[in-house]
Amino acid sequence: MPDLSNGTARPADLIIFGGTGDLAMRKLLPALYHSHRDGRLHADSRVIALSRGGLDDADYRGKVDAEVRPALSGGEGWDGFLRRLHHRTVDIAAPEGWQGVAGLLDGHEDRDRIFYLASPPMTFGAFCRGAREAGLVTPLSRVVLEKPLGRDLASAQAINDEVGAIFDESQIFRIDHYLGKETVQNLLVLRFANAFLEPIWNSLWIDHVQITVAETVGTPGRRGYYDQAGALRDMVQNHLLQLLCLVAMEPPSRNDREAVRDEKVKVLQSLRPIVGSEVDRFTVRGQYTAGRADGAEVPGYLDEPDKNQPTAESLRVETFAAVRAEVRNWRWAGVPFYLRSGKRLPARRSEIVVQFKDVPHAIFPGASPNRLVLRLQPSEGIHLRLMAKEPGAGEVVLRPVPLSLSFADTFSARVPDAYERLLMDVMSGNPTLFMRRDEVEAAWRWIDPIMDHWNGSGMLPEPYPAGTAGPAGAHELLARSDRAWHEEDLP
Ligand SMILES: NC(=O)C1=CN([C@@H]2O[C@H](COP(=O)(O)OP(=O)(O)OC[C@H]3O[C@@H](n4cnc5c(N)ncnc54)[C@H](OP(=O)(O)O)[C@@H]3O)[C@@H](O)[C@H]2O)C=CC1
Ligand SMILES: O=C1O[C@H](COP(=O)(O)O)[C@@H](O)[C@H](O)[C@H]1O
Repeated sequence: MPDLSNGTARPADLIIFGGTGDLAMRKLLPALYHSHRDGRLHADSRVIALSRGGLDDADYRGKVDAEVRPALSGGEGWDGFLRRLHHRTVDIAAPEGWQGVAGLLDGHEDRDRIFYLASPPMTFGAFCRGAREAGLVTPLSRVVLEKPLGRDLASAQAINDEVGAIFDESQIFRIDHYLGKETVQNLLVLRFANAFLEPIWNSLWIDHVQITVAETVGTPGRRGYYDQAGALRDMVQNHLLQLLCLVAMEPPSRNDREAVRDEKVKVLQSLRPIVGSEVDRFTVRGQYTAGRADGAEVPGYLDEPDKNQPTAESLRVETFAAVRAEVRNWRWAGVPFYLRSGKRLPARRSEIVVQFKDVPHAIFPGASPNRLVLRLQPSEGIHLRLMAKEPGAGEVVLRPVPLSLSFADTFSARVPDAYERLLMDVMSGNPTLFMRRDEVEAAWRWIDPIMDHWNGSGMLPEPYPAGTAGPAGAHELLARSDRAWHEEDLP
C-alpha cells in the first residue's frame, strides 16, 4: 500500500456519487468551496459529481451556482471553484453509464482518486462492482462511505465485505460527520484533559444523559433515500450512538485512533438490548404532519414535494425517534441515556445534556440539579448550570445560572464545518475520525431488534404536527428529564 498519510494537498479527483443530492448541495459543496477559498485544495484538483440526472458540466455548474452560492457568506474565488466542477450521468446499478466517468479519469492515474458514496446505501454494492469492472480503482484510490452503512447488520456486513474485496482497510473511510464537529472532539478533551470531571462521571453522581438532535428541516426531495432509512437508521444508528459512546467510554490509554475506537466498541457492546415488547416501552417513533416550521406553512412527510411518489413504505417511515438506552457496566448501571432526533421540530438544536443528581441534603429550597450541556448546534459551546443566590437581603432565593464557554467568542478563529475538516482528512489519508468496521456492525446489532419489532408490529408512527416537539409518547418516555430541550435558557 502507498503511504497515504502525506498531510499535504496533492492533486486529487473527488468523485461524488450522489452529487446532486441534499448532502452534496447542503454540506459537501459548501465545505469544498471553503477549502478552495482558503487555498487548501491543489490547483489541479477536480470535483466530479455523478447522478442519473442527465446534466452536463454547464448544467451542473448552473445548478450549484443557483442552489449553493446563495447560502454562502461571501463569494471570493467562486468562479474558480465552479470551474473545478464536472458532472457525469451514471446509474450506479447499470454497467453502461460508467464509461463517461472512465473517460474523465483516464490519464489521471497518478492523482489521488477519492470515491465519495453520498448515494443511498443500497447502491454501495453496485458501486464496488461497477468501479471494478470499469477499472477505476487505482493504488492511490480511497473510498468514503456515508452513513448509514446498510439497512441492518446483514447488509452492512455484505457492504463491508464487498468494499473490503477491492479496497484495503486503510483506504476505507466510514464517515460520521458528527465526529468532525468541534464540540464532539472537545468532549474527549473536556473529559480527559481536565481532572475534576472524571471522579464524578458515573452513576453515583449522574442521574441521566439526554442526547438530542432536533432539526427544523423536513425531507423535501429526499424520498428516494429517506423512505428506506427513517430517523432510527439516519440519525440514531450513527450520530447519536457515536455521541453516546464518547460520553460513556472509559479513558483510552492513548489518544490514538485504535485505542479510542476500542473503547467506543466496548460501549456499543455494553448497550442493553431492547427486544420484543420492551421496544414498545423504551422507544417512540413519529411522523410529521402538516404544520409550521421556520415561520412558514409546511406539508407533512407524505406530501413533501419529490420526484418519487409516496408508497405504502412511506406511511411506516419515522421522522422522529426516541430511545431510552442503558449502558450495562460498572460505571453506568441504572443511568438512562435518552436519545432523540426528529425533523420539523420547533428549533434546530443538537446537544448532549448530562444531568447530575440532586444534592444529597438540601438546605436551600428551590435547588435544581446541576447540568452540563455540550451544545453542538446552533452555536457550539459548553455550559454548566449552577445554582446561585439572587442578590438581595432577606430570604435566600436560588436561581440556575449558566457558566458558559462559547467557542466562537473564546477562540477568534473561524470554526470550520465538520465536513471541511473530514474531507481534508480523507484527502491527506488521516482516518482518525472515521468509524471502524466493528463499530458500525456493533451499532447495527443493537438497532436491528428495535427495527424488527417496529416492522413486525403493524403499528404506524405517531403523527405530530410540524413545528411541535414530537409525538406525545416521547414526552412520557422522557418524563424523568426535568425540562425539555427546547425550554432550556442557555445562550
Ligand atoms: N442530507 C444530509 O444532510 C446528509 C446525508 N448523509 C448521507 O448521504 C447519503 C445521501 O443522502 P441525501 O443526499 O440526503 O439523499 P438524496 O436523496 O437527497 O440524494 C441522493 C443522491 O444519490 C443519487 N442517486 C440515487 N440513486 C442513484 C443511482 N442508482 N445511481 C446514481 N446516483 C444515484 C441521486 O441522484 P439521482 O436520483 O438523480 O440519480 C442524488 O444525487 C445518505 O447515505 C445519507 O445518510 C449524511 C450526512 C448528512
Ligand atoms: O446525517 C444526516 O445529518 C443531517 C443533520 O446534520 P447536521 O450537521 O446539520 O446536524 C440530517 O439532516 C440528515 O437527515 C442526515 O442524513
